[in-house]
Amino acid sequence: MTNLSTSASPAPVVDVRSVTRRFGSKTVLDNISLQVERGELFGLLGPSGSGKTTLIKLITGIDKADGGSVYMLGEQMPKLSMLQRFGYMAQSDALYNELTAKENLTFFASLYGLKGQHMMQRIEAAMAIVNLQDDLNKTVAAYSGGMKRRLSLALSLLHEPELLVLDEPTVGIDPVLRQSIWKELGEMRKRGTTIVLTTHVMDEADKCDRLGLIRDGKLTALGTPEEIKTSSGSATIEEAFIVYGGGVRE
Ligand SMILES: Nc1ncnc2c1ncn2[C@@H]1O[C@H](COP(=O)(O)OP(=O)(O)OP(=O)(O)O)[C@@H](O)[C@H]1O
Repeated sequence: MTNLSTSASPAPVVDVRSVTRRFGSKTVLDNISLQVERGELFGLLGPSGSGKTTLIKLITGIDKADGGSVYMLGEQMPKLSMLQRFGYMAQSDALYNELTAKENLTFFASLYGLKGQHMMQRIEAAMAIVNLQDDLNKTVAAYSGGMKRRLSLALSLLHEPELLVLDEPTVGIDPVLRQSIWKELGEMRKRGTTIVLTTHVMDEADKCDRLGLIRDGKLTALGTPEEIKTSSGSATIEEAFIVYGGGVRE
């Protein structure tokens, strides 16, 4: 099966087609379809337990759907060779605590095929974005929770991927740094990077080009923040979130 709906248009960066995921008798994702186009900043919004992380895991190929299919950059997922083409920041940090930040970065850089001078430049650039350039030689065990989040973000940016997939990237990050990270995400988007992220922060949702609202594994709304506010008759994304079946986070 090819991934092109029309022969002239390039494949979407992310193409989720009628995806269903079950755990035991529970349907966690129910027939979800959405596309993310090149250069878009796409936000997934939904109450705790609604299925956002599960969808992210299917997009990145960490998990496999029970029904439907997922394509990334025209390739059907999961596919190991796609690892070099996207950056992923998980909700829980996957870091080697006993190693220094630099050792962690070097390890991941080598997995991405970065070498020598270019590798060092990328490590320095990624650490500057998250303002950790002075903490390169500290062991990760000596990092605070927020510093670990920032290091995880730096790891996902190392190889300048075409697609960045970020699961709650700014949790535990202070407002000043949060703002500078969002500025950098904006710059990356201008350079053509596609970004898919999950968030519980409504002003972050407002900064996305488009949003997908998930409730109990179903996609309840899809559109720009303005479209979603208009269609729900809401003045803010927070109100729209509640109209579309959101709720307070447990
Ligand atoms: N491996 C698994 N086995 C069984 N159930 C799972 C598994 N992974 C997720 N679930 C269940 O799937 C549902 C959706 O979880 P998911 O982590 O995708 O939600 P979420 O929207 O990302 O939540 P949060 O905002 O709290 O991160 C939850 O009910 C969760 O308990």
